[in-house]
Amino acid sequence: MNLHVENISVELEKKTILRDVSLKVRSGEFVGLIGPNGSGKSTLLKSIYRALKPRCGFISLDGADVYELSARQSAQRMAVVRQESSIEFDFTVMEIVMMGRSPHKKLFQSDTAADSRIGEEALERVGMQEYASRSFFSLSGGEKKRVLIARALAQQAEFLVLDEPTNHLDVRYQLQVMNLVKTLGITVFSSLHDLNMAAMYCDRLYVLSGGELVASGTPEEVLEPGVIRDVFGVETEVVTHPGTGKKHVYFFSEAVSSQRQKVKA
Ligand SMILES: Nc1ncnc2c1ncn2[C@@H]1O[C@H](COP(=O)(O)OP(=O)(O)OP(=O)(O)O)[C@@H](O)[C@H]1O
Repeated sequence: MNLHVENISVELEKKTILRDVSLKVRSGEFVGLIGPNGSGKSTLLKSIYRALKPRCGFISLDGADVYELSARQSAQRMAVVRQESSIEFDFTVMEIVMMGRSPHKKLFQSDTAADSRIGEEALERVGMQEYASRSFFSLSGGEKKRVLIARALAQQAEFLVLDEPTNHLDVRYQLQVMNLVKTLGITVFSSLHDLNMAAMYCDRLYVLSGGELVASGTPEEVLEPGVIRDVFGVETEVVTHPGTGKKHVYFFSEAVSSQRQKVKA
């Protein structure tokens, strides 16, 4: 599934939130979206998953305008894990996961044995099978996140949109979720705060700053101290890990940063 975003701009309450944003995610790629708080990452993702219509521009999945698709057609193509869960009523974990099957069924059609198997497998893939009958509201933030990822997996869409998927997760589950997403073999577009996770797992990155795309490329091309300084306003040292060949970003406390700058001067 190929995503094309062409020249979209978004205005909210008379303020420009996204300005002339264009990007591509090619079939099978895992592409990350990074940028500071308030730079417009969630707004861009919302425009893609049709929660917020841009003022102008065009967004397509395999050539089809996402705003021309029915809700069902859209859900068959695209699964979304939002930053905040939108679950308002208490369901069991398995009920939540099985909601992912609804785009594949007719109205009021009950779950088949195959649907249940897909739901169980999705729960297993995020390590939550023991929680199937637990109330969703009783879960911790990280457990909820894993269940919502399982629901997206049960949806079996070919394009996955993730808004900070590792938010709330401890380091083991951050790695588990990123490994899982990487091995799905589907097209993924994900906002990420952790630059080292982005370096480890993403094929390409887009960088948003103040509502505009300011850099793009492989993590090796994008994760440079100059780019990170300009966009995030922090000093870093970026090294290539000798074993993996991946970039690793080291951050410094303000005191160490100013000491380093004095030494350079
Ligand atoms: N409904 C709204 N009305 C007005 N401004 C909004 C609205 N929704 C978001 N914004 C503003 O748009 C800007 C971009 O917000 P957005 O949530 O897209 O940023 P983000 O990059 O995802 O941030 P974070 O990393 O903090 O999640 C922010 O300044 C935010 O205050």
